[in-house]
Amino acid sequence: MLHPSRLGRLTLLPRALSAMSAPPAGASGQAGPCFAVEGPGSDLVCFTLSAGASGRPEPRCFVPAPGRCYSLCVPAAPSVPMARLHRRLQQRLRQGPFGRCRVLGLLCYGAQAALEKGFLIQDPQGGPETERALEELLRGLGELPPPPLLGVYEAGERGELWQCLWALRGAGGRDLLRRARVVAAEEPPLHPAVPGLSHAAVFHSLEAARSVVEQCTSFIPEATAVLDLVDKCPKQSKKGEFPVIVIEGLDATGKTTVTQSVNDSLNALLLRSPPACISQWRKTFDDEPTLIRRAFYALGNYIVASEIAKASTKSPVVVDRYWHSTAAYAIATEISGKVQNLPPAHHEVYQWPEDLLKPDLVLLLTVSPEERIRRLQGRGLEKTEEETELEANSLFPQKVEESYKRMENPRCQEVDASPSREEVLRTVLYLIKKHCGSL
Ligand SMILES: Nc1ncnc2c1ncn2[C@@H]1O[C@H](COP(=O)(O)OP(=O)(O)O)[C@@H](O)[C@H]1O
Ligand SMILES: Nc1ccn([C@H]2C[C@H](O)[C@@H](COP(=O)(O)OP(=O)(O)O)O2)c(=O)n1
Repeated sequence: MLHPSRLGRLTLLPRALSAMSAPPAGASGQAGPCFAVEGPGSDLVCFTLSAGASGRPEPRCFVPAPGRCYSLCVPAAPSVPMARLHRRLQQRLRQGPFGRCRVLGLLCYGAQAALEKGFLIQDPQGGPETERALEELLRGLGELPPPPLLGVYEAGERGELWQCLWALRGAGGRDLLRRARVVAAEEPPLHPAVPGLSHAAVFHSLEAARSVVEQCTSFIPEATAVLDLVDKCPKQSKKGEFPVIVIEGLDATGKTTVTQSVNDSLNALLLRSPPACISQWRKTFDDEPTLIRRAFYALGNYIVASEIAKASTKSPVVVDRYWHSTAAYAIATEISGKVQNLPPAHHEVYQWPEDLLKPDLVLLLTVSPEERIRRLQGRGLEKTEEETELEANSLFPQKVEESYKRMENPRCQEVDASPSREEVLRTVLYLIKKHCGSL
């Protein structure tokens, strides 16, 4: 049951909503598409469509009064053109006539339908400008298979809410594809983005990540260089006889400090992912959509694997971030809202890729959010105090850390990194000796 106070956080029109049950039946009686609005808060507001005029209340909360509301969705399939289209729409919706609108993430999901990702655009003033600008935006995208449709939400005579779905004609004009009543739906037991994670953000093989980066060579020149480096690496790198220890954790938990001192103590070789040979292209890929960005980091791990293989024949190896970072950040970015929305423990996204060299031990450094704020501020990078606090207290780091903790085979062994540098080092060395034997 959706609680009115939860809806209130998202809304520009707080409204007492009661008795919201889930009636997800479409015109044919089959489960129709469902939608989840990803507000800035931690809850999803879900709705579905009904052809009938049943008396169930609809989640009007997302339509600002006296304004209007629109939606756009594109397939979330692991396709580079679709990922770029989503990014392009996102950028355009921050500009010009959309400045006065509130743009929220929207997921369209359903038993039969493939996941779509898009936007709910709340225009607090209404008026024809926003709708015109959206039509212009869609027409300006050129030939696209399939062109995004425009959802327009409007109130009916009895105050009920309808969604009209329009297909725009290239030359002008538009065709109404569907007019359906908006009715409330329960939040699904599994966050709608979970089933697509393994295809869109968490890569479980070199080939899967490689094929994404390969599709980018025509518009990201650096992609070719990354692929060349990957292709030079031996396939299925094998670990040498020396131990391989990975240090993971959120930003400012002390990874650099620990890896350097462990390195000195063990006379080990220090590596990091992404490796130095591709880190100059990191910014380029960080500016790309998730699909491309995560594929870049995934390939970085395979390059590091070949470095680990070589180095571990000669000395112990310490690695600053590796696959667990790539997966945990990807999961936490893709799954909006609260920590409970993460894929459940033992889900396939938490499993190590079969073709990637496995470390002997993975240590996860954790500190309290307060201590992390102190360390972030002490380091004094470009963020303001307020930004730092916001970042450290948001749900995002909690989701990253929880994802790390759910990783399996190898799992992450947690280390409380709040004590002094010396004490943390002692604990880490103890765990390494315990796990990897005498070094
Ligand atoms: N155990 C510790 N106690 C206090 N400060 C620490 C400790 N470990 C690291 N720091 C400081 O916290 C900041 C972040 O550490 P760093 O090693 O750069 O983290 P990361 O590599 O995980 O981002 C640095 O200024 C570092 O000197
Ligand atoms: N092996 C890796 C390393 C980093 N990443 C991604 C995950 C996050 O989006 C960022 C974190 O990088 P950040 O700059 O905070 O890393 P450092 O703390 O500087 O090591 O990079 C990754 O996906 N895979």
